[in-house]
Formats: sequence, structure tokens, C-alpha cells
Amino acid sequence: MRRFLTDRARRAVAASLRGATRPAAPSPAPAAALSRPSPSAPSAMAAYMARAMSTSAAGTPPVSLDTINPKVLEFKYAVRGEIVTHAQNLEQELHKNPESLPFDEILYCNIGNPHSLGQQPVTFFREVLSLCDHPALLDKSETHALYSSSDAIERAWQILEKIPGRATGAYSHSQGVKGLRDEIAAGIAARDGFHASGDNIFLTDGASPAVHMMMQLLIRSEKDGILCPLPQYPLYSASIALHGGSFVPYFLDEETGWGLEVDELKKQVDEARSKGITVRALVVINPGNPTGQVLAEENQKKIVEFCKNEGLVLLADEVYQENIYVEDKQFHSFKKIARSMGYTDDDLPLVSFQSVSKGYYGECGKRGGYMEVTGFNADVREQIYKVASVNLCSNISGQILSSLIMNPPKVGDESYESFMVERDGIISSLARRAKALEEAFNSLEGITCNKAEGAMYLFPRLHLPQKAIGAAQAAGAAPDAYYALRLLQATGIVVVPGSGFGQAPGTYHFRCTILPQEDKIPAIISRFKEFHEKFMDEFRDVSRDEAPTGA
Ligand SMILES: Cc1ncc(COP(=O)(O)O)c(C=O)c1O
Repeated sequence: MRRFLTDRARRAVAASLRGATRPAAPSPAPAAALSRPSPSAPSAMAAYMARAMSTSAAGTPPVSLDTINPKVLEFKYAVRGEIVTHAQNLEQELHKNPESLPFDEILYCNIGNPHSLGQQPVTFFREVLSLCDHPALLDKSETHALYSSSDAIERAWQILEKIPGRATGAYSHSQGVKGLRDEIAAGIAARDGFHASGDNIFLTDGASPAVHMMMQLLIRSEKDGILCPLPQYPLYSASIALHGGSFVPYFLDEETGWGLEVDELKKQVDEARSKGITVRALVVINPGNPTGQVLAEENQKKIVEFCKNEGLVLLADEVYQENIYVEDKQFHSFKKIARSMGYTDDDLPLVSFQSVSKGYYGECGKRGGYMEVTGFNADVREQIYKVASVNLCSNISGQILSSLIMNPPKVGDESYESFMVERDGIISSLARRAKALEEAFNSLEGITCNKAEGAMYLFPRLHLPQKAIGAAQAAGAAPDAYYALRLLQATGIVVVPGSGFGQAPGTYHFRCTILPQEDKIPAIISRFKEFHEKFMDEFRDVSRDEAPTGA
């Protein structure tokens, strides 16, 4: 079993998550462009502006790749990368000339964006949101006939009471509306069985800004390192690069179902420290993206213990907490695990990220989410608040939705039954889609695929023939990117090459969401199979009997 990779291999993978080209040092701007105009000289100001708006005297534009922040050039973001851009171009081509391609639609399996693939919003949530946004409807008699349950109307009233001025168009407190934070805290306490406080909640425009905020807080220079899983969701590598820190990878073990081993964490921390890196935090994504594993409670305990012993902040990305598809696994928040071990706020700095974009709700476009920040002292908390206040506040619809997902209808509420039918319908359908795709991938020559225990993705491994690897190299592409591009061109199916998430050297994967609607899955599977079989036939360099098949 592959456990630990060599130092060189690890560096190569971490580097592959950055852009291929590091910018040259910025060339000095011509002295004339740098001289500041005197405020008392309007004509000099006009000349300065004219210069700044056009190209410099030397003919170089005032802003070029050589002069923008090199940290921006440094990272890659594969889930919206080149394959997706190519897919969008093909989509335009299809609009113009539907007969021009061998398929009639592009199937975006690249990103966890459920509503874009036809998932319907949860009625209760949308009814409450719409009433909060247009409170005049609350006073109309027709509203009761139009809205499916009176508790949605009642909930909208309750929420508006919590919002100062009942105004969803006003800025709120920079951590979010206090009454909504208290509601979220009550939801966390009900989920975990341990106290939670609204004062520890920071409402954000999705989990992404919350992650950026923590990186901004923790990273002082490239000497500060953040331990992240590989494969990882590229928000982490991108955010660390943007904030000028060091990405310290730890590998998940594919052979044990993407297991997270504390020995591996320890080895990476020691290695980073030996190079003068101060490791500040450990990122754990549970359930995993792109890998779909759900951590076992005992494993989580070891991780908490490790953070405590090593003095690390635990950054727990728990955005897929509602997406569990197997009976023998359950979601446990890291805060619950830490509290059940007897650790209090004084023992362990821990941040949990949650989002309205995932779960059964999948409301990515509403941009809602929060982080629960515990175990930081008051001085540091004040600084986190200051960082949050630079953005004034997160959007109010996202705040309301965050409170709703953490406090959905309960037994006895009028809307409870219909809500549960919608909720369970979505989760059980996702489970069926995950299983159907996993079985299809595993039935193919040259593909092995771990189960998606949770989240929204499968991350199959491609055992590519040497000839295919050679063809990719000749085309100047990573082998998995070459495969993904050929798949797109032949079928219209968009997946993300594994190299965008980081993978053990010499292994190739792709990430495919389980999100296309259930009635589309058989067609996707048959299109995929047809493509894959032809691809293997084109490049096969071993006999069919020797090639590995499904796990
Ligand atoms: C693991 C993980 N964390 C965070 C996010 C960010 O989600 P959002 O900013 O939409 O809340 C995503 C999105 O796919 C994700 O997969």
C-alpha cells in the first residue's frame, strides 16, 4: 500500500496546483509614470491620467501580467478551468448549429451546482425567503391560498421580527443578524448535543469567503503553512497562494477508501517544520471533496488529539454534512467530537464551515453560509470581527437561508411532512445516482472507483495505457486532462481532471458530480461507456485480460 510519498514527488504535486508559469519579477515602471502629480497642477493631473489610461511611453500597457500581483498568477482553479471554458465554447457552437457536434447538449458534471442541473428548490425555504423579501404579501388574504403552509408565513414573520427595521435591503451587523445567528446556534446545539453561541457565528456569502477570512488571519508570510488534504478542493490551494502562505499537503490513501491517517499528518508537520515552516492549521474536508469519504468517529478523535498536541487550528470544512449516502456512516461535527472528548473552548481553536450551497438544498446562487469560530481569545475574535466588517455584511437572503437550513420544519409543524418528502427524495435520489455511476465506472476496463459515501462527487482512477499517456504528452497535456478533453469532445460530458485537485504522482483521476437528474443518468452512462471503450481500443497497449478492472 502506498503510504508516504517521497519529498520530491510531494513537491511536484503541490507545484502542479500552482500555475505552470511563475511571473518574472515585475519590470520597473518608467520613471515618468511613477512621478506623482501635484494636486495644485490640474494640467499635470490630466496628463498623468491620460498616461495611466493609455499605454506608457515605452508602449507597454500600464497593467500587464508582469505587473499584476504575482500571487494571482500563481494558482489554478480547475473546477472552472480550461475544460469548462472549452465546454462553454462548444455550447455556443451548439446554439448556432445544433447539428455541428456529435451530441445535443453539454452535461456539466464538473461542479457541485445542483440547481443548474435541474434540482428544484425546497418549497418551505423559498416560501419563507420570498415573503421576507416582499413583506407586503404577508398582509394579503390571497397569500394563505398561494403559499402551501401557514408555518412558512409564520416563520417569515418571526424572521422579519429579528431583522432590524424588518428590512432585507439594509446592511446588518458584520457577523450577520444576531437573531439569525442565535437560531443557527440553536440548530448546531440540537445537532451536536453541546452548547453553541450566536456570538461565535459569522455569517458569510457562502463558505468560500469564510475560508479566505481565516487564511487572511492565519497567514503572515510564506513561512506559515496550512496542512491540506490531497486530493483537495482547490479553494484551499488558491486561498493559501493568494494570501502568500505555504501549502503543506498530506495525502489521503485511495486504497483505504481515501483514508486520513494521523501518521501521515505527523510526518508532514515534522517535515514542514524541519524546513522552517510554522504549521498553523489543519484543513479537513468531511465529507470529502473530491473524494467522497465520510470520516469515522474514532478517526476524528485522533485528528482532534493531533491538533491539540501540535498546537494547530482545526479548520473543519463541513459543508457536505447533510450529504451522506451509506447506512454505516454518519456525520459528526468536529466540535461535537472535541466536546465529547472533554475539550473546551480553552483547549482547541476550531472553525467549522457550513454553506447553503450543498446538502439537499443546493442553493449555490444564494451565497449563504457561516463559520462557527471557537477557541480563540477575545483579542483575536475582535480582529476576526474587524476583517468581517471590511465587507460590511453578507447578503441578507443568504443569512436567512442559513438560519433555515439549520432550523428546518420540525415534527408537528404543518409543513413538516411535505418538507421531509422533498428532503428525503433528494438525498435518496443522490444516493441512487452515486451508486449507479460508481457501478458503471467500476464495470469498465481501466477504471477503479471508490464509493461516494457522501458529498456530491465520484473520483474514479484512470489506469491509462502507456500509449494514451504518450499521446497526452505529445499534445502537451496532463494525461487526465487529455482524457477529459477527449471525453468532452466526444460526448459533451464535462468532468474535472484529477490534476486540478492534486493526486499521487503517476496516478490519474477525474472528478464527476453525481448531480445530473436521475432520468439522465442512463444516457450519461451509455455515452460515457461508448467513449471509454473506444478510447481504450484506440490506445490499448496490453491485452484486455491484463488491464485492471473495477474494485
Ligand atoms: C469542500 C468545499 N468547501 C467549500 C465550498 C464553497 O462553497 P460555497 O462558497 O458555495 O459555500 C465548496 C464548494 O463546492 C466545497 O466543495
